[in-house]
Amino acid sequence: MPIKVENLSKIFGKKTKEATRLLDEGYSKEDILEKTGCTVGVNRATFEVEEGEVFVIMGLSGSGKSTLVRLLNRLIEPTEGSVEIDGQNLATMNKEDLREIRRTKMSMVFQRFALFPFRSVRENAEFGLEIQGMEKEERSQKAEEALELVGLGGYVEQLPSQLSGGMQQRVGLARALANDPEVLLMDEAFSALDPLIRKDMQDELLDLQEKMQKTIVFITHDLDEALRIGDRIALMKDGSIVQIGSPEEILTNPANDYVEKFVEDVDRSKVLTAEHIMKRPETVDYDKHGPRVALERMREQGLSSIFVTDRSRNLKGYVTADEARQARESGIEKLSEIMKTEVPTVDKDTQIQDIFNIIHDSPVPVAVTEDGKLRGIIVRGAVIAALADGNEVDADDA
Ligand SMILES: Nc1ncnc2c1ncn2[C@@H]1O[C@H](COP(=O)(O)OP(=O)(O)OP(=O)(O)O)[C@@H](O)[C@H]1O
Repeated sequence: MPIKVENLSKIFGKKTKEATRLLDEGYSKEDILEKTGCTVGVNRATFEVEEGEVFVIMGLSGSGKSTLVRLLNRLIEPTEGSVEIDGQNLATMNKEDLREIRRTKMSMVFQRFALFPFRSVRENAEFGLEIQGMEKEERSQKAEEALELVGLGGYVEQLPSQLSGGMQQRVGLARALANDPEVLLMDEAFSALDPLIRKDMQDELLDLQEKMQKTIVFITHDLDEALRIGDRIALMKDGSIVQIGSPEEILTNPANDYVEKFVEDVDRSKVLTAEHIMKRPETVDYDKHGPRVALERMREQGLSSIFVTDRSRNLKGYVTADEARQARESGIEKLSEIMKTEVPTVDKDTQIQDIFNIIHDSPVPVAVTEDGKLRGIIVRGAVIAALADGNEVDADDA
């Protein structure tokens, strides 16, 4: 279910008209508070979240994330603007329809889940279905399915106090999933967890999402978390969205100084992947070409080695210029006789740090393959440049 947000604003306080006017005139959030007593919660947010997307809203404390996410399910009334869920405008919906949509189409997961201490894990996961008035048997079954999904299948009879913090948070997630909502709103859902468990939960959410393909809006103040799980990220400052983009766009192409400062300390080696620094490979054909063609191509391109593929671009190996030259001199005509088949290979999602470790003692560039087919090559200079400053480098210049 896609979400479409247009010009959405929330100004807290009484003199919202005056505050809006000052906002339009370019006054800052602080000035507006001083002059009108109003707080700018969200300022004219416009974006769309696609079905199946993980859309992260990120920003420092007070930047407006929670207000924005509560505007999405109208727990907060907007001062201006519109939210459309699956083409339906939330603002014009009556209370009953709104309640219905919150119950069945959108679920919210919070940082600290209010689990009922004297109810079992299953009963806790059933809660949303219970208030919908679903029969006991049906809701138990749905709750158990959701608990199974989050890896708590064996704990349904336990009490929350018998679970770790991470497991309790999974119960919260299961409660949201039991509703089988199309939209999941997750407000700092993993922020209370310690770092290792948090990372597990992030991985798990991504795994789940691969199967579920929900529309997820995920709020976090943690940049690493945003970069890890977001398909796209909206970065907020003082109520305004300052940039929306994929993690790579935010890192490599910050919209302004604020974003640049924000992402300054990110460990890019963990975010940028093979896909970002690979270039188009020069190859020779295993079945068609011999050492002569290989040597010519290497000379033309100034290469000291070249990859060999078959007609379907399956990677077979590589030959070096020295060996191709020797082969020519000794009359060898087949690449198979001189080709080396041990090729350093990564896939497109391999992190740069890992590529660095491989390329470090490799005599040839690293091959990037997908299902055995050669998609690109990575040269050492590109890895070093990316590690050095994170800017997307043209591998040719590196
Ligand atoms: N009910 C309210 N009344 C008045 N001001 C509010 C209200 N709720 C939020 N605000 C103000 O709106 C701004 C945005 O707050 P919000 O809670 O959305 O930020 P946030 O990014 O979620 O912060 P945090 O990460 O600390 O939760 C803040 O300046 C906050 O003080």
